[in-house]
Amino acid sequence: MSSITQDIQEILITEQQLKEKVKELGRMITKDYQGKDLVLLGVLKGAIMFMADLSRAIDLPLSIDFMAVSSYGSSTQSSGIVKIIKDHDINIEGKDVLIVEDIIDSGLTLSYLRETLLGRKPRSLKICTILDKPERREADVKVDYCGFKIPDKFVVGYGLDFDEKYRNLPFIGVLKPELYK
Ligand SMILES: O=P(O)(O)OC[C@H]1O[C@H](OP(=O)(O)OP(=O)(O)O)[C@H](O)[C@@H]1O
Ligand code: HPA
Ligand SMILES: [Mg+2]
Repeated sequence: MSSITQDIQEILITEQQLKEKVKELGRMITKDYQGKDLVLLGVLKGAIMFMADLSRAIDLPLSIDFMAVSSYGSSTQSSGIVKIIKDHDINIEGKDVLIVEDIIDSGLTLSYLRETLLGRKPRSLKICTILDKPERREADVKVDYCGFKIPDKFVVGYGLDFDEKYRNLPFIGVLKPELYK
């Protein structure tokens, strides 16, 4: 029998660590957004797992929406060109928008998104990511809520893919290099 776990060289963050961190972030957001009009805006597709867990860890009335952008395609390097594939449906003017991301790597995706969304006049705009790879930053982005800072390794799992695969791993792992080199 084959298993996708066989393709993983190293587990960086376990399922249990993810669960605990998401609870902690949920508690912080619940406290910070009392009385606000919160819209969680997930960035497809990577943020799906985090969005599903984080939204349930927030004890507030909130709305959920998604955008789809792409800058990586089937590569492990960002192309630097961010394309909106699907826009959000909810009118965010006057709303307290929290962008939900799986990872900030070069920062190019988020700096582009931030500028675009600010033009739509939300009351506030903040960023929540489960992973941050600060060593690789090319564009400056202020991260308001961060789960884990990770080293400069290409990671998969918990929504993150390599060539559209491995999103369904319940942990964050590093692929065996022979699979993408
Ligand atoms: O900080 P950056 O270097 O811009 O990288 C981060 C972005 O890249 C990935 O998305 P991708 O384009 O692979 O789409 P996906 O979420 O559908 O996998 C990831 O989900 C982030 O959105
Ligand atoms: O390390 C990563 N893994 C998967 N997708 C990504 N997009 C940016 N960085 C990464
Ligand atoms: Mg991707």
